[in-house]
Amino acid sequence: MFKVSDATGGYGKTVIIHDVSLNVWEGEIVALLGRNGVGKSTLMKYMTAIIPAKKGKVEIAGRPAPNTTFGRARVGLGYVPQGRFVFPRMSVIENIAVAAATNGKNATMAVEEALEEFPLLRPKATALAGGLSGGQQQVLALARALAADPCILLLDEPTEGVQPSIIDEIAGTLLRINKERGISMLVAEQDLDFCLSIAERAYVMERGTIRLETDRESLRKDKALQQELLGV
Ligand SMILES: Nc1ncnc2c1ncn2[C@@H]1O[C@H](COP(=O)(O)OP(=O)(O)OP(=O)(O)O)[C@@H](O)[C@H]1O
Repeated sequence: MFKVSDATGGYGKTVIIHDVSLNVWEGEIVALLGRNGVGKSTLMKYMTAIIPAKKGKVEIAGRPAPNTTFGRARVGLGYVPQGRFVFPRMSVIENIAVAAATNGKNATMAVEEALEEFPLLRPKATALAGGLSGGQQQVLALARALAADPCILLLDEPTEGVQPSIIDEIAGTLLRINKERGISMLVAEQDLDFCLSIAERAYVMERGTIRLETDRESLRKDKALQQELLGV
């Protein structure tokens, strides 16, 4: 299980997230919902140790998480950041190879597995990542995270800047990876339909805290909640 307890942190002296606790069971896909600016990305940066913790703790696969971002990646925490952050001047292959090598995996094998798993990357294998479309970059960012063989994957707004036809493809891909590889996922999103199509459970954030935990069916039915907390 992936577990966060009393997460409190932010930027410099400004505290953005307060006492956030949540968990993702093995093999589960969980959504992290909330309007713009409620702190979803900040919480993910806390989980990955990109920002320091003022309070709270993170457990990965039932053990206390290492203190550094690199250490957490090494014990199976994968992260696809908002905006994707692929290396734009490197080719698709190089992006995947670097991620694999950094995590002590065989780069050649990781590249071949990724091209097998994501056929849309194959014709672009030697193209510079910066020249790919938003959707292609999102798939590359996902392939790169998977090259490190994570047990839990944090995805920050995977639908942002991606055209609708590719959004469905990304949803299908995440479900397939979850099923075939058993990788748990926490997906921060504003796109409710996307989340309802992949996640069975959701946490909804408001002003830096978890306002409620709910399941897919309750969320789908509760139009008042959708309007109040998500503005949809
Ligand atoms: N690097 C930063 N330095 C200072 N404040 C920041 C920084 N990044 C974000 N914030 C602030 O933290 C708050 C939460 O932002 P965050 O990006 O975590 O929200 P979010 O829910 O992920 O929203 P979005 O959907 O827009 O990404 C906002 O008020 C934002 O202005």
